[in-house]
Amino acid sequence: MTKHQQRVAEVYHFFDNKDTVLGFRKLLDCAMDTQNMEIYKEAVALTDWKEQFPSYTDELIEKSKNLLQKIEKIPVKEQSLEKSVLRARNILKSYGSNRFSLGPVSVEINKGQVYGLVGENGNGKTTLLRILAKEISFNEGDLNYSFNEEPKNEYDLRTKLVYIPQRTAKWYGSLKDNLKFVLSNYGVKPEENEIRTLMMIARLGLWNYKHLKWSELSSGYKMRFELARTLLRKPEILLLDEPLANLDVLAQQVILEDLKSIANSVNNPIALILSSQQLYEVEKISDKVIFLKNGQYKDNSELVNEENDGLIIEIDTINSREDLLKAFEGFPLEKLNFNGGVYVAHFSADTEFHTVMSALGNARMNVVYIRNISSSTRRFFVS
Ligand SMILES: Nc1ncnc2c1ncn2[C@@H]1O[C@H](COP(=O)(O)OP(=O)(O)OP(=O)(O)O)[C@@H](O)[C@H]1O
Repeated sequence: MTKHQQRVAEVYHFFDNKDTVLGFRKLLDCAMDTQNMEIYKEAVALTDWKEQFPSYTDELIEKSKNLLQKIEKIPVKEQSLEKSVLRARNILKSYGSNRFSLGPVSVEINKGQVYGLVGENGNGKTTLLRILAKEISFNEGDLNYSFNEEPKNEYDLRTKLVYIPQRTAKWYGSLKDNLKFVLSNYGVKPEENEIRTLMMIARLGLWNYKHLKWSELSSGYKMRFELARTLLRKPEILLLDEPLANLDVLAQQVILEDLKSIANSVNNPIALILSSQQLYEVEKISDKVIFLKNGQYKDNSELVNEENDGLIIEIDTINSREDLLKAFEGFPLEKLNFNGGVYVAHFSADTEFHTVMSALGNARMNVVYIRNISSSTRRFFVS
């Protein structure tokens, strides 16, 4: 099975389970991979129909499966994901003596991969992203890119290597016109421009917002617009600074799923690095999580390998520390910290998570949530 066929099979699966929300977005991903304008037209028409009749689930599933049958017949050229597209080695950056310094940082990423960049405020996330985006200089180290083709000039480089800052500039006119403008700059003919733009609008969930102006969009939709504008240019490396800022939890999860799926495109995969304060959300979709503290680099691959490093559990409970200590009597509890409104309990390596949960249950503890963070970057924040 090719990757395209696998992605199509996954979409059938979503529709078979009546999961039309995610299914439809993934259907559009598969449609985009075809780069076939007839398919684009059908996908755009189906999006329009879906928005007009949002409650017609069975019809939507049927129509979507019909379109999928056409999509799966179209061969999609698969791009190799073997080679890294960005390699940074031992990067050091200092903003002047006695001021903040970053590094040494080494990062290597392939297309199709998603890296999360986490850390508290002021620890160097933006600095690192801007270095990787060639927006600011660095003092020591090497930074190399392997694009499909060597960029011909600065404009070409900025097409392949895109950095989206946290605050983006205001634009004028309608959302759709702004997107069409991007493609006209690349010489795309009017009819194709219209259909490619509408397809991107559909994919990024902007269908009902396409005629709105900048001032009429919420910050979440402004971010979606920025993504649409960038993706139309088919970047190879995408660096996003806090794309989840100002989004509610549900919107965060949706955009992360979308980003993961878009980065995984068959014929236009993207290497994606995004910074965020939303550790758990980012961790779920990231191939690697990079943690910066005072400019120093750590990543979660170190944690996965540290098997005998003990069990670390985060517990949110309205019970007291004494209640917890009582529940864990007889357990090899090494320390119990209260950190950021939750308890963090460290047990010796041979402790199993389920026994800790049983102990809390047996003691009738009022647990709001419990999480095993032994191999989460969260550990770096609490230690
Ligand atoms: N142009 C600059 N000149 C001097 N110092 C700077 C400059 N830009 C950033 N810094 C300093 O570098 C440090 C790291 O900043 P950076 O913006 O990279 O952190 P961050 O992790 O992205 O923070 P946040 O989460 O708050 O956006 C801070 O101490 C900041 O004051």
